[in-house]
Parts: sequence; structure tokens; C-alpha cells
Amino acid sequence: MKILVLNCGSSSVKFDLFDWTTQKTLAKGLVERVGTINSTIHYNSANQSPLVFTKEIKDHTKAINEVFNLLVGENGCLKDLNEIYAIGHRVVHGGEKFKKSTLIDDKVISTIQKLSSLAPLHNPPNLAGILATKELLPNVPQIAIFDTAFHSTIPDYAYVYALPFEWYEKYGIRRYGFHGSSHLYVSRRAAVMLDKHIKDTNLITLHIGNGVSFSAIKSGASIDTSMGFTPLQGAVMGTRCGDIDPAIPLYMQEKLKLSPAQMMDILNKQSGLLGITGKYYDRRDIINSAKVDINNIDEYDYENLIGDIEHEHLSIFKKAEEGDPRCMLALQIEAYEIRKYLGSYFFALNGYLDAIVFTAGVGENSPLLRYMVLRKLENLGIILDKEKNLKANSSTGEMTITKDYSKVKVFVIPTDEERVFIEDTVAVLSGNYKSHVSYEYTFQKKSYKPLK
Ligand SMILES: Nc1ncnc2c1ncn2[C@@H]1O[C@H](COP(=O)(O)OP(=O)(O)O)[C@@H](O)[C@H]1O
Ligand SMILES: CC(=O)OP(=O)(O)O
Ligand SMILES: [Mg+2]
Repeated sequence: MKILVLNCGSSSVKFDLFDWTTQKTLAKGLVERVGTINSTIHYNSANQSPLVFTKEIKDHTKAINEVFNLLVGENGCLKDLNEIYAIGHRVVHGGEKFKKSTLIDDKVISTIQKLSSLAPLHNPPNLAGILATKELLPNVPQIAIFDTAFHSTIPDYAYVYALPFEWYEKYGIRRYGFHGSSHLYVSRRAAVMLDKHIKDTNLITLHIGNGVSFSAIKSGASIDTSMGFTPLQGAVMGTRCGDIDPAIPLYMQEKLKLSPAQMMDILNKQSGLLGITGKYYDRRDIINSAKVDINNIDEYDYENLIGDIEHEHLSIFKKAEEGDPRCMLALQIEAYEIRKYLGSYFFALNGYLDAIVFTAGVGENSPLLRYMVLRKLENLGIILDKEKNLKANSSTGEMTITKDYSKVKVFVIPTDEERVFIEDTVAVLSGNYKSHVSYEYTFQKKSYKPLK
């Protein structure tokens, strides 16, 4: 039973073809820079060396055509596209309509279309992917897996904004939350690592990639999350501003005579860490330019449990030379904002916290950021293990990075959103799936071995 999953982003299409019967990935890859003459296609399949090439890919339909051609071409792993049993699509915004993964029909397509105005950067490419595959393979069932669905358990006091209430009732203005498949996957894996049932597990999951979002998870269900009505709210991100005073865009729009579309572009694409540093959004560049090295922390910082004001933030690093001040500032802002969310979610969970999970590109690969976020929290029962923190990254696989006697555990768990798309696709079609809260995923089984 071959399942294809697609994640159509604004300028990329990620795909994964998975054989459910043998539990093996047959092919996976990515079409980058869709809409340009220099699109790059990366294609990896089980028995061949990876393929990378560049060509003009005008739109998502062309990108999906390219993927299908590769799957049945000379490096392909299918004889015929009709071997594909079902297709799962990531859809970022499901609004209040979709609280679980759903079989796509014309009504679902029209609802996703209506929701596009709530997520103008994300839903239109998701929809383009659905329509393109529907045209190419009209008889293959397609399933939508919504980023927002995992957060449908958030209570009203955490999702209603302090705005005119009719805006919520008439226009659906409320917190929705995103990255649901990632928070779902890592929370279930964390319960396995704790050797607890997910329904007895309280967690704070930190998805730190280009987009950044956190989730407070009580008894396995999301009770709060940092992203909001759109994926623009929350902690500072690569190019998105996150939490700011809502008066600022209105004030600056008038001052610089900007249209709403220009302002949206600035808040989404020219702000965040890129805005602060003026040049970088990739954390690797920021860390390099800040010239702070996790291997060069003042031992005083490890030895003294209670931080003193003199010794806060970047003074903990013994610097060989002065780093770029705005990169240093960007790093401190990011770590400080994450700490503040951790504090508020710790209270939201009444202090009953089993583990904190770091995931996604930065969460999995930056021991420096993890250290800056978690230092001197011993009083809350969080005691980091220096060596384990230095070691953990995407390729080490799941790791605990706290001392054995740490009351609250901290895990690094490589996320696997595609696995959720695949399982939901199979589950919806088998009729076994009621909701993510009740469903038992294969990756919740102790015998499940995640990919490294
Ligand atoms: N070794 C590393 N140290 C710090 N950050 C890293 C490292 N490796 C990758 N990253 C960061 O991961 C980010 C991408 O994360 P990812 O989860 O792939 O994001 P997205 O899926 O939102 O594009 C990049 O901005 C990069 O800064
Ligand atoms: C919702 C969202 O921000 O997704 P991504 O991180 O993939 O852009
Ligand atoms: Mg991602």
C-alpha cells in the first residue's frame, strides 16, 4: 500500500512516498524555488544515489508533475502512478471547521478555499497542490491533515482575543495555532521516552525552525500554543515578527505610507531575526557572527546555580573577539522570549511538567540556544547535562539532555511531520480514526524505531 504525502509551501513542494506494507520510504525529496527559472529538484530513492538538478518550474502544478515524472521515470520506484493508494496533504489552516484529518471532496476543497484569507501565505499553495493532484490522479483518495487540528482542544479562555466579541463570532478571529503535526509527533514520542501513557503526560513542546511555535500539553492534549490567528504570532522567528504591540504596524503604515499588503510582507518576511540583525535569518549565520561558542562557556555559569545580574546572558561566554552586536542581540532576544513562554506554560500546567521537548531545525541542532534557554532553572527542577546537550542533534536521534536526577526531563526529539501525514492518511481511509486525541499511532508503540 503506497502512500504519497505532499507538503506544498509557498515556494516549495516536499514529498515522501511510503510503502505502508513494508514500512519503508521508497522516495522522498523537494522542489525548491517553485515559480522561478532556477527551481532545484532534490530526489532520493531507496536504491539510487541522490539526484539534484535545476530547471524552470513555473507553478505548483508543474512541480507536482515533475515529482510524478520522477516517481515513474528511469530513477523511479513506481511502474504506474496508479500504484499510489492515497495522497495526504498538509493544510496549514483548518479554521474551526476541521478538528481532525479529513477525506477531501469538493465541499472540503471549497472550505479550504474560503479559509485562504486566514492564511494567505500557506493555504493557497496547499490548495494548489490538492487541485493539481486531483487533476492528475482523479480516482486516488486524498486526505487533508491540518496544522490547526492538534490545537482544537485549547479552551476558549486561551483562544479568544480581547477584541470585539463579534469579530470572533462573525469573522472567526481567534487563536488557532499551527505546526500541529510536529507537536503531536514529538509529544507522543516524549511519552514513550518517559514510559508513560500520553493521557498521563504533561509537556511543553518547542518547535524552533524558521517558523517557531510552542505548545503546552496537558494529559496529551494541547491547552495553549504561541502562534495565533495566523502563524505570525508567538516568539520571534526567522523572518516573522512574533509578538509585538499591535499599534506599531498601524503607526508605521501611516508614517511610511504603506499598503496593508506591504505591511504584511514586512511583518512576515523582513522582520524577526532578519529584521534585528539586518542580514541573517539562518541561526547558523547569526551564531557565527555573534562569535559565541557553546564550547567556551565560563565554568562559573555551570557552577553557580543562582544567576547574578552581572553574569547574565552573553557574558557567560569567554569571547575570543567581539561579535556582531546585532547578532548577539538577536540571539539574546530569541532565548529570552522562549524562556518567557516556558515560564507562562509552566504555570498554565500548574507546575506539573514531565518534560520539555526541543524540536525542528534549531531546536534539534543548537546546543547553544538550548543552553541559553535552560540555564539556571535548577530551582524549577530542570538540570541540564552539559555533555548530553552538546551531543544531541538531528542525527543522534532522540536524546535526554538533563541529568538523571532532573525532576523535569528535557528531550531533543527530531520531528517527523511526514509520519503523521502518512498515518493519518491510512487511518482516515481505514475508518479507525475518530480524532488525534483518541487515536493510537504506531509511533506511540515502544517497538517503533524513529528514523535517524
Ligand atoms: N546546527 C545548527 N545550529 C543552529 N541552527 C540550525 C542548525 N542547523 C539548522 N539550523 C536552523 O534550522 C532552521 C530551519 O529549520 P527547519 O525546521 O528546517 O525550518 P522550516 O521547516 O520552518 O523551514 C534554519 O533557519 C537554521 O538556522
Ligand atoms: C505554520 C508555519 O509556520 O509553518 P512553517 O514553519 O512550515 O512555515
Ligand atoms: Mg518545518
